[in-house]
Amino acid sequence: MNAVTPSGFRDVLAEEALARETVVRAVQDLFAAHGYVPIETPTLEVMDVMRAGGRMPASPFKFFDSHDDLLAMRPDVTLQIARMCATRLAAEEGPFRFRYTQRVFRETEADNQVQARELTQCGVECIGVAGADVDAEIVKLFAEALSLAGVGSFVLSLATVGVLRALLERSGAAGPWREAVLEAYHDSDFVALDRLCDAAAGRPAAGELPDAECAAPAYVEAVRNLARIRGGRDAIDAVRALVAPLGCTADLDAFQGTYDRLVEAGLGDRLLVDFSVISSFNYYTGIVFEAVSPYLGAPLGSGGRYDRMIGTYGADRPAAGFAFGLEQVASAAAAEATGPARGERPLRIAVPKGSLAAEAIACLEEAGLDVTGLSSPGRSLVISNPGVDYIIVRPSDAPVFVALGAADCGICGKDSLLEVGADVVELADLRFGGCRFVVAESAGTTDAIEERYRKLGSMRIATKYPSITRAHFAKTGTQVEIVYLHGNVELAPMVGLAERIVDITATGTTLAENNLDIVEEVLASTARFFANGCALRTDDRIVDLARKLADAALQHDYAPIPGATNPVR
Ligand SMILES: Nc1ncnc2c1ncn2[C@@H]1O[C@H](COP(=O)(O)OP(=O)(O)OP(=O)(O)O)[C@@H](O)[C@H]1O
Ligand SMILES: O=P(O)(O)OC[C@H]1O[C@H](OP(=O)(O)OP(=O)(O)O)[C@H](O)[C@@H]1O
Repeated sequence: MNAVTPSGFRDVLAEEALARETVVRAVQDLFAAHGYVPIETPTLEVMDVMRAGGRMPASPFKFFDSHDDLLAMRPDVTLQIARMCATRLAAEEGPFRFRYTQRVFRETEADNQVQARELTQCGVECIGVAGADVDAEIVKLFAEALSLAGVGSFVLSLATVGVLRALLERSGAAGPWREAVLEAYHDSDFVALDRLCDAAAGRPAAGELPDAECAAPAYVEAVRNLARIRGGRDAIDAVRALVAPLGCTADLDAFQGTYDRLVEAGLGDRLLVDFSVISSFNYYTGIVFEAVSPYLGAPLGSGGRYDRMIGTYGADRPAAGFAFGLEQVASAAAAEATGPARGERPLRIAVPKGSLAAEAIACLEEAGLDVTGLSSPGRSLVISNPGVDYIIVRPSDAPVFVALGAADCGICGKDSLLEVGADVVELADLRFGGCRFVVAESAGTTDAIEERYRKLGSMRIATKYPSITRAHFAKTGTQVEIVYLHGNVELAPMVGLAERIVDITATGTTLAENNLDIVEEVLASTARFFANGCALRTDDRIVDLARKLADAALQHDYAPIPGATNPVR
């Protein structure tokens, strides 16, 4: 027997456990001194009850018990506290101030299962009070707790969801367009956001996009620009200038009140107003914030106001809170002791080798970076030039390097981003590397394949891109079995390994030379510049580079993707 722990679960030995105990004690004492009382919630919840509270923060472990109830191991404590307040505490007036240190459990579907699946969260929830005073109390407590936990340098990115919500509500735009905008904000996908806004403004935009119908142009431009506003107090002024003429400042006034209180409390240097931090709309209703460290590629913790969540379980009560991960905080504290912070070391850029390399390097050079040695690196995998380290990767690995913080930002095709599904911020469409994904089959075999599908109810598809393929056929409602190959996918229908393939085509030569016909288009793709979210919020060079790369890309007249009719996603 191999006596291992499940992937993502581990023992904590005495030295580390003692350090964690010290942090937890100090932080819980701090919370207690501010009037927060301890609570505990069950490890398991009924799945439907968890779901009712809104978008869950991660996919939970779930199983059926002997009563045939579908249960979830808690992926988050806030939803449980909302449920508890609406039920057990329904008759009590409040307000309540709760604190906790609890384990949460998160299943991961990614291939790269390096993330812990059991995490320890320290947090507070303040229920029954609203307003700038209590929002400031919570953010201050978050900052004090992080300092007590040994994190010397952290940035609190903050925004409020009310401004975007008001813009969308007053814009007159159709529901599907508004939903798509919220999704783009949620995914931190600036490229998708630009496309949606271009389409709504009547400008040509690639892809099949939801119709914004009668959206007022000024609101559309405000929705586009809001995501890019960041800074200190000046950023709040910039948001005000953007949304005041549109009558959408109500929530901003409260946010500004909170911000000013935090500055008075001496936190000004820690704050970054950043409206791209907005996420989880059916969860948060006012201020949202995230703590990041310039030493770590994953957020330390986050929080916000969620005034409508308790109402999904019973009577509404205003509420706000935060939680941070003990493990992330320990990693950040340890990293601070050993290395330079992100802004003080060279910017790490993941650069794709292979067919995207030449144009990626040209773009970086046009953006003003020193690319000496990058075109002919020999067997070197890292090229270091003044202020920048280029990490040479396979294109499909670039999102992994960036998502896990091994690179700050990178370049690869949209196809690789979709296939890996990594949590990165998509900043610019670089417009080169145009190609499309198609379903193809050997010429003249359509009838036989369809007949076989009618008999068997499923079809074999060979591909290098199983996630994109699965998502496509789930959408079209075709049942498929996927044969995963590493290359020369076109061989599969020729030798009877699969009936059809999903593969990239650019010039169409490979399909033609192997007597394959296109059945349908899946999506079109171009190269993207993207970043690690924490890097983006702690290193101004990335925003600057994104802008320069986007400008450089617009100077080129890249040929349209041959034959593409469908979404560049
Ligand atoms: N005709 C094409 N064939 C393959 N990729 C193309 C083509 N045109 C553009 N691309 C883009 O280039 C990327 C792949 O580059 P390349 O062929 O160098 O790597 P690969 O060896 O297929 O990928 P990996 O090594 O990551 O598996 C694709 O992800 C896509 O975005
Ligand atoms: O339409 P075309 O211009 O002919 O390009 C399409 C070919 O390019 C890609 O292969 P790649 O060279 O990346 O090799 P692979 O088959 O090993 O993936 C793709 O998988 C096709 O085979």
